Amino acid sequence: MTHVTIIGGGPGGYEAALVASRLGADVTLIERDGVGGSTVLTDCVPSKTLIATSDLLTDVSGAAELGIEVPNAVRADLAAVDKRVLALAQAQSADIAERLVASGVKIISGTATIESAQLVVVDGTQRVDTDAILLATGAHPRVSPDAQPDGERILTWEQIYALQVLPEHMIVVGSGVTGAEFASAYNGLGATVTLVSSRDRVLPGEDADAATVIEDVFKRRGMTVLGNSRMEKVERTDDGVRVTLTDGRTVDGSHCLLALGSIPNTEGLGLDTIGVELNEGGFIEVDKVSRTNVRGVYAAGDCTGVLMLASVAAQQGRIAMSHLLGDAVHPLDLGKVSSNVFTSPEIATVGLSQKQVDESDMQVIAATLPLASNPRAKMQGVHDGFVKIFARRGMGIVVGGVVVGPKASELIHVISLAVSASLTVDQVADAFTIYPSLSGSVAEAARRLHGTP
Ligand SMILES: Cc1cc2nc3c(=O)[nH]c(=O)nc-3n(C[C@H](O)[C@H](O)[C@H](O)COP(=O)(O)OP(=O)(O)OC[C@H]3O[C@@H](n4cnc5c(N)ncnc54)[C@H](O)[C@@H]3O)c2cc1C
Ligand SMILES: NC(=O)c1ccc[n+]([C@@H]2O[C@H](COP(=O)([O-])OP(=O)(O)OC[C@H]3O[C@@H](n4cnc5c(N)ncnc54)[C@H](O)[C@@H]3O)[C@@H](O)[C@H]2O)c1
Repeated sequence: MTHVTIIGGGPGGYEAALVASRLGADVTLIERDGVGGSTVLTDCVPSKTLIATSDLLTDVSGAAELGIEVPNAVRADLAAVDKRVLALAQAQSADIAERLVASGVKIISGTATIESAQLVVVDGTQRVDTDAILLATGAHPRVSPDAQPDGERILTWEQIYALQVLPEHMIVVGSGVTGAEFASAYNGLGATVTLVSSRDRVLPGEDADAATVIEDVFKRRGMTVLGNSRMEKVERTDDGVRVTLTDGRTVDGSHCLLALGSIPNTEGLGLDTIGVELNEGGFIEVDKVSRTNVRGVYAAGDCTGVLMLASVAAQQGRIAMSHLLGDAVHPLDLGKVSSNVFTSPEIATVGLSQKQVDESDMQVIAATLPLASNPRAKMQGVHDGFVKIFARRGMGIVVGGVVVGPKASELIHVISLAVSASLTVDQVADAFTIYPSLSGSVAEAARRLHGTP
């Protein structure tokens, strides 16, 4: 029986463990913080739980348009919100641990280091002999020497759930997905928010039209967005924080959240001992079946920096185990990944992006339809957002799409299915949609591409 040792219990690790044990391997999973990893304990699950409350409050703030009188006193009790967030994360971690144990996976609590491709040591003492290793160690928040988190006022996203009172003025530094999501969330919860964005627009990695909608909504809801502004340092003041920008301007607030990106957990693991190749960012180099350059050593998830999403981490982990254990393998295909930015409204994307379309010589046609013209959107008081579909010129095969709107994460699935199954715009347009529904706009966007030469 093949013995697989998995280091890291996030989705890259635990999904791999489930597949490996199903394929008959003897599986040991080593995790230092808690099963579920950062995904469940500090990143994805807690942030989306916080955002669920914020979204509800945002809906309430728009209720007057739908004829509802809302008292001014509707507000979030952050202590209760954060208590719920942390309890839900712990419960999710326990659920995953239970599934792993029921599948026969042996879980060891502790910090792993690698002695050789056949030997892993936990907390310097416990030896685990193995035939293969999967590295799924994730990443941690980047901080700066001039912006040291103190867990009280200057915070990373791992520390914010200890807050008992809604920050009066939250300064979010960094306008990538993490920064934009938290800025949106605290704005929805009722805090004054300033977003410090080093680029000329928020969400520089996302579809430019989508990012423009989000930035407009942020500003309309009272957020201050400081574009082309780089944080130099963050300091505590008597009653809060002061963020100094590189051009000398300062912003005073009650709290500062650092959302400066992530650093892979690859240091001190013993990777140099066995010669695992890292790139210049410290991420582990892998191929499309998650192999590192060292035989029998695989890697999955954020420690590879491939596409830092829970879904991609899980898929890399599953692929690694299928490859190792001789099952059918479908190499990782990033052209079909869907992802979502959980701002209000959300941005969901799948397949080819506008940037990739613009930079490639592929012949692509596109249709964009604002949601404001959709009857259901009008009924629900939805004013912002759109559906965009990309298809190959000629055959009309759908190769990508963007949805901006409430619950875009759900609406994108039909485009994702079309991309995944290489459906044509006519097939998407021909499928019945409910009248009235937001998904009607997806079909209508596809219909607009019918017969485009
Ligand atoms: C704020 C935030 C929100 C996010 N929201 C989403 C989202 O909504 N959807 C989405 O798809 N993605 C989201 N992401 C990205 C997602 O969280 C990551 O892509 C995902 O966590 C990667 O999973 P992983 O298995 O690689 O690592 P992790 O989940 O980070 O797990 C790695 C685990 O390995 C452990 N570990 C590390 N070194 C050792 C060692 N030596 N010994 C033992 N254990 C070790 C760590 O303690 C950790 O528990 C978000 C990220 C952030 C920062
Ligand atoms: N909903 C989701 O799926 C979700 C949510 C959060 C994160 N993630 C993933 O995690 C990964 C990392 O995203 P992220 O947003 O944490 O990191 P990021 O690296 O994408 O963004 C960090 C931003 O901070 C800026 N920055 C760095 N130093 C700065 C300074 N001194 N002053 C001002 N700005 C500064 C950078 O220019 C960058 O735009 C992404 O791949 C993302 O997809 C996914």
